[in-house]
Amino acid sequence: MEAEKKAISLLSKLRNEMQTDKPIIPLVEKFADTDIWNQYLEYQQSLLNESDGKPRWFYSPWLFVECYMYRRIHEAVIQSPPIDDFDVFRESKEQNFFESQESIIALCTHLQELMKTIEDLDENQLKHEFFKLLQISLWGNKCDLSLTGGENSSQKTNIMNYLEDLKPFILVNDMEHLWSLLSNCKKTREKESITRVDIVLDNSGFELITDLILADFLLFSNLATEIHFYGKTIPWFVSDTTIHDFNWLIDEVKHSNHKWVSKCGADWENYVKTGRWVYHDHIFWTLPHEFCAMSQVAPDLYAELQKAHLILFKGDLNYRKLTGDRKWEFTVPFHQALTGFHPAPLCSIRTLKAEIQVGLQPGQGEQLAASEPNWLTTGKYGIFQFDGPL
Ligand SMILES: O=P(O)(O)OC[C@H]1O[C@](O)(CO)[C@@H](O)[C@@H]1O
Ligand SMILES: [Mn+2]
Repeated sequence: MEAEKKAISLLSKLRNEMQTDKPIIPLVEKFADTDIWNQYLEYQQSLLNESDGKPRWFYSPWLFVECYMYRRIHEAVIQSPPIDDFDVFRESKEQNFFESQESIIALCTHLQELMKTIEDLDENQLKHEFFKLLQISLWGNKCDLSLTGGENSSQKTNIMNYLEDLKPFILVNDMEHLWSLLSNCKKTREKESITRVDIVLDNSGFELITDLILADFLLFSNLATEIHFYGKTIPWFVSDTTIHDFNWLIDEVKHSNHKWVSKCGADWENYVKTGRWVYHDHIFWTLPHEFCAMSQVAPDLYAELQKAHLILFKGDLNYRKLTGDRKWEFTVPFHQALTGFHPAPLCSIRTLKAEIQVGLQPGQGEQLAASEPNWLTTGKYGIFQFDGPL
């Protein structure tokens, strides 16, 4: 109880600082990323003129302040042993998973049926199935909890029935590039060599299920031979996946009462055990830096990503970090907005929840804005945006 009281008092202090637009203060406890955070705060300070004073909640860049808020929430917890490994968002992540059961059953059943017939599919049918699972993973990104402030955003209906209806809402659709890349790898691959797809995960719960379904398909269709996942080391943006969520979800799926769901869980556990699925942790993903800084700030992570044949970046926050969360014109090419971040061919799979979008056709953004003022932030629209040699 003493620890809870301490955490709550630290959280109240944080809330007060936010509400009254206090200066952003350095982190105090010594943790693996503390120095990098405090250096970044100094860097933000250096961007201001003398007369501007200190970086503050209402005036500093949103990407920085939002990341900082989640890091401070975590600080309140780690300063309060013995509850210092408590995940304040755990309950809502688990609830999102349990409330999506019907959809999960439909997806796992679909996957298992597909697995049985995969040998009989021709190229075109295989491509069609790949596109379906990509779209499921895209719309799975609608289900994050930060957009709803932690309120229910589970997937209750069977998403597979809506893919055609949702197609007009895909504003940039580079799925064909993904297919060419992976089907080429498959065709030209030597016997013992590998095709590695890396997935930078976003939300746990239903979205993670859609990502694992896609990852499973990539393996049994031979479009890839190895999948590497990247999650967060601390609770982040409410619903983001940590190693605990990843293992918890696979275990839950494995222990489901439903035959095909539990089969998926058993397969997934096996992939992890045999190293065909690899999970990576890195503090970089919970720093405020944009990805073009990765090669400087986290060269080891950059080098790891360079080993991939394709990297899929899930979700809105990853898109903001890919593009530096800048006020780019809508028509600026994605390649340019990445400002030098090209570890390997990559694709953002994201529903739009923040006011940034690049790589649109001339007039496309303006047209959307005229008919729907909130088009950038509701999660209604989505993209598959690819960057890499064609
Ligand atoms: O889980 P996702 O897709 O990264 O979405 C998180 C997004 O939600 C917000 O926290 C609120 O809209 C954005 O700041 C952030 O980009
Ligand atoms: Mn998220």
